[in-house]
This record gives sequence, C-alpha cells and structure tokens, in this order.
Amino acid sequence: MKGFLTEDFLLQTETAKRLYFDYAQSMPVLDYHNHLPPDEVAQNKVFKNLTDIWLRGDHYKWRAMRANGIAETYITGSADDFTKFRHWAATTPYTMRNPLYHWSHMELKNPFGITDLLSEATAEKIWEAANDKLPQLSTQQLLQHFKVEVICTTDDPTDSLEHHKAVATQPFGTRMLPTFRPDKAMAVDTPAVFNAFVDKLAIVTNREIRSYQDLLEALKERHTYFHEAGGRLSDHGITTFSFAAYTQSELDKIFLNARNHETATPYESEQFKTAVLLQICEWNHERGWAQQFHAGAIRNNNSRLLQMLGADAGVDSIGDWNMASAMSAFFDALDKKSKLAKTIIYNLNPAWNEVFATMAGNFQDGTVPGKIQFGSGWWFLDQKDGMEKQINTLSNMGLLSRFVGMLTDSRSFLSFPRHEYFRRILCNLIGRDVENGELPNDIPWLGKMVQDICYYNAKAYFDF
Ligand SMILES: O=C[C@H](O)[C@@H](O)[C@@H](O)[C@H](O)C(=O)O
Repeated sequence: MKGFLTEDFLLQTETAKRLYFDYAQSMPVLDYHNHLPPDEVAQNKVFKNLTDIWLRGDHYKWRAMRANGIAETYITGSADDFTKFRHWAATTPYTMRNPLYHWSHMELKNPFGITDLLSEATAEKIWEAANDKLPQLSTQQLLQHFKVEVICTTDDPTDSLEHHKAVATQPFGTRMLPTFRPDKAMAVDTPAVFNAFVDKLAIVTNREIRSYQDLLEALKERHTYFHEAGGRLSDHGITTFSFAAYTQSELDKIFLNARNHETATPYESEQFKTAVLLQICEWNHERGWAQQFHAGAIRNNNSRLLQMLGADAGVDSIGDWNMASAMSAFFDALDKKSKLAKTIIYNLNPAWNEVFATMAGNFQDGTVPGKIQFGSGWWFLDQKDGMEKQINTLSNMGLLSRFVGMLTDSRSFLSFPRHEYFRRILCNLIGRDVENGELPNDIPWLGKMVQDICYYNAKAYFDF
C-alpha cells in the first residue's frame, strides 16, 4: 500500500516519475487567470491567521461546510476565526474524495511543511504551527516561494489598476497584470448592475454616457488603459454564447430602456451581449490580446445566500444550455472578418467537453500554435477526474502538445499547489501511455512536451 501524499503522489509509473521530477517540477508558474486581490499583493499583506488566509473568500470550503451541516455563523458569519477554523478542520475528513481533501493537505504540506491530517483532533496543533509561519508568508513571499513569474488578476474595466501600477514600479519578482472583465457592461437583463457599472464608467472616463455609442467609446478607452497597464487578456463569464442579429436602433433602444431601469427581454439581452462582445473581441484582436470565455455556470442559485453574502458565495453550479450553434456563429463572425483573437474556451459542463474541443479546431488558422485553446478543467471540473477528462479530450480532438496548461482561478494565495496537482496528473497520463507501449519511450521529446504544457506554451502564447 502507498502512503498518503508521498513524494510519488499520483505518479504511478517510473516514466511518470521521471517526467515529473526531471522536467515538470522545476518549471516556474505562469498563473494567467486568477481572482487574487491586487491590493493584497501590492501591500504585501501578512495574514492574521489560518482562517484569514485559507477560509475567508474560499467558496469551495464554504460549500463543503454547508453540506457537512455546519451553520452559516461558523462559515461566513460572526464566529471568531479559530472557531471557524475548528469547524473547517472537523469537516475536512468528510471531504475525502472531494478535491478539497487533496488540495488542503497539499497546501498544508507546502508552504507550511505540515504533514498531519487535518481533523477536529489536530485542529489546534495545526492552527498554531501554521500561524507561527504566517509572518514569513506574506503575499509576495508566497508568490516567490511558489516560483510564480506572472499572475493575471480579473478586473473590472472601471478599476484604477493602481495596485498593478504600484507593483510595476516596485517589482518583487512576480509580474502582476490586469485582465479586462467587462461582464457588467452587457448586463441589461439586470439593470441595477448595468446602471451601477455605467455610472461608474462615466465617472472614471469623465464622459457622459447617453447612448450605446457612448458606452462603446468609454469601454474602448478603458481597454486602452488596461493595455497601457500591461493587460494582454480579456475574460468573459457567460452563461452560454449569444448570437442574435441586431440593428443600431435596437441597440440604442435596449441601452436607453436599461438606463430607465427596464429589464431587457431575453432576446434583447442576447442582441446586446452579441453586439458588445463582438466589439470587444475586435479590440482584443487589434491589440494582440488573448480572450477567455468561461461558459456554462448557472450562478447565484440560492437567492437567500446571494442576498446575505453577495456573488461567489458557493451557490453556483453547472448549467445546461445549448452551446454549439451560437458559439460557432460567434467565432465565425469574427473569423470571417479576420478579427478572431487568440481565444481560450473554458467549459463547466463535462457533457460538453467534446463540443468545446472540436469547436476550437474549427477556428485554428495557422497564425499561432494552438490559437484556439480548449481551456483547462474549470471550477467543478478542476479535479483529478475533470483534468484527466479535459486532457484526454484535448488529446483526442486537438493537440495536447500545444496546450497552454494550468491556472489556479483561485482567490487564495495558498492555491498554487494546484499547478503541482495538474503537473503530476499530466505526467502520470503520459507515463502510463509510454509504459503501455502507446507512446514511444522518447523521454527528451516527452520531457519537452511536458515543459511546454507547464510553462513554455503559455509564455509564448501570452507573450509574457
Ligand atoms: O474556481 C472557481 C472560481 O473561482 C469561480 O468563482 C470563478 O471562476 C468565477 O466564477 C468567474 O466567473 O471567474
């Protein structure tokens, strides 16, 4: 029997071990999509305790604690930090076979060097041991510890990017680049969100935004602003792809109605989203950016918790829209005009893996290796089974060798071992094929392939 989480964790063959230890392990990290708070990086935050760094903001853990019957007071509520941690510790053994069990113990091992299993019985000892180390694990120290060369945060177009600028003028070894995430500029189906965004956009651009055209001009100004601050990516959280025909006068009317707090009809919302997103994608192409689409989440399902905690409260799940035809028409509209930028499509519904992987193949155009990427297993699929499925689907229907690899998508500075998790899974799959005689035992080539997927492909693709 193997021990839990040993050196060879997830590496089942000698070839897998060779690929991991000789090629993957030492590669630096390019975390090209995450939700880390830029102010905490710029201010080099030191965390108060393990709850502060590990539980606050982590909706994955909140969800598991709720499922374990823990009351909200001890999750996001008013209980003190140690009590919250104790409830998380008591929940951890119940997370066996959920990725949280692996992630949590990998995170205790690195950076804290803690190998005890977390449970109610070990809660106090682990709390103290980890808290003792926290003064040496500020945000910048953690990024250096995990050899993170670049992080791309996810930012509202109205953001001042002051923290990105501060880090650029006081470099510490990790570059922090902004990502343009304009979802709210299309939210005519929720006028309160849309209007708050447009009002703020008007202030930061010092413009009056009275028409659809004004909105586009202000957004373009912010796109340029992000570019000047080093931004090279946009990101779009969409339920499903939209592709509906529209006229200029329809867009003007939808804009004005939303400004008058009238909720757009589902069809109008489709039209508006199609028009705004196509326009932003053209700017992405003009500027040589890469664009990311996160598709398939049905969000904020629990309105009670949404009201109490806001978005990203752990009440999102997998949606089941029709995906392929609008996605095809959307990319085709851009490709036809030679305006399709480098594109990554992330899928949340495992039933759609093949749909996404084959769609990516339709729009490769010979300009950039792997120009259209079927993105890494996202959110509910960011676990061993989900990552293996994504890697296998991409292998079967595209070019795994050109894959830009893993990202954390996390809000926590402790999530970087997820890159190690991915690398072990990748090396294990390739190693198994070699030992089964399904791939040649060409270690220099396979080692290069592994290093490309872990690092070099992303470096070239994003031009980092
Ligand atoms: O891994 C899951 C995430 O952090 C999730 O909260 C984000 O992916 C977010 O919903 C987004 O839309 O970008």
